[in-house]
Amino acid sequence: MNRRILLKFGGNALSDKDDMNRFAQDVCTISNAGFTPVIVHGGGPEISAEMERRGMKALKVAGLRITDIDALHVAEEVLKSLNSEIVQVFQKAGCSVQGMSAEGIITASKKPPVLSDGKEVDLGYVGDVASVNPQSIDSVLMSGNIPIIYPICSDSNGLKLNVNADTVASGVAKAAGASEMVLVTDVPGILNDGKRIPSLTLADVDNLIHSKVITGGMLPKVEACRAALLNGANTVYMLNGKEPHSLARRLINGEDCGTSIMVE
Ligand SMILES: Nc1ncnc2c1ncn2[C@@H]1O[C@H](COP(=O)(O)OP(=O)(O)O)[C@@H](O)[C@H]1O
Ligand SMILES: CC(=O)N[C@@H](CCC(=O)OP(=O)(O)O)C(=O)O
Repeated sequence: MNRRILLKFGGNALSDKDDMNRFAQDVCTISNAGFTPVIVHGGGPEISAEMERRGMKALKVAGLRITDIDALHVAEEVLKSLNSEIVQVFQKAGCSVQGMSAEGIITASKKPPVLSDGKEVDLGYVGDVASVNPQSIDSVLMSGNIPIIYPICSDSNGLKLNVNADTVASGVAKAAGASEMVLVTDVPGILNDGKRIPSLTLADVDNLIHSKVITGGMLPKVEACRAALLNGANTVYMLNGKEPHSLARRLINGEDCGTSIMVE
């Protein structure tokens, strides 16, 4: 077995050091079991905290940050520094890893304005995935390292753009040819009335968006799941990074935790 798997974790999921260490151990475990992980991380809460520390307003619309040029600089600085810290955690856990940005893997394009309460909002320096290039991921994997990627991208003119880490995860999953994608977050899965939904189809996801059960930060997540599934992944999972060893329990033991999403 040599299954490429895209693992993405958000800033909230692993803010606790013990959660982060356990996740790194799980990544080693699944690598030894024959998975080939590719990792994308976020850092939304850390970016917001740093913006507020500098007296800037941290605003999100439909789970996406309104990013002016100053916010873009803060996002890049914070994500780069988090990336170095995360690389060290994985090295201590015994994984061979290489930190990098998503530039060179994803070419982004400026995201068109989004609708919020019936009004069009321009998000500024925010991008969507326009195209992907597998070469740099392949070469990191061939050298025996696990890529650990932060979600700053650039467009075809080299202009940097802030892309939501879930969106980057789906683009990197496509570039890597991943057969599965796991989004690790801080809730037990997709919830309805506080109850975990064990599995969903894309049609179910549409209904939950329509009925406003899925909102905020969960919106870019489910859209990333849709993109990954339509670009070749068989299954995507949403797991809680705060449940110890949820990754290994789900992937190795086949335990029923989190939410799995399939095309139908
Ligand atoms: N139906 C839902 N089920 C679970 N979480 C939801 C749902 N709708 C909105 N959310 C929100 O989405 C959040 C996860 O998104 P986000 O905070 O951006 O996570 P991350 O930092 O891991 O990317 C949850 O903490 C929750 O507040
Ligand atoms: C455009 C946009 O929303 N970019 C995100 C990038 C980081 C991210 O997505 O982090 P999480 O996975 O922790 O949410 C941001 O600025 O917060």
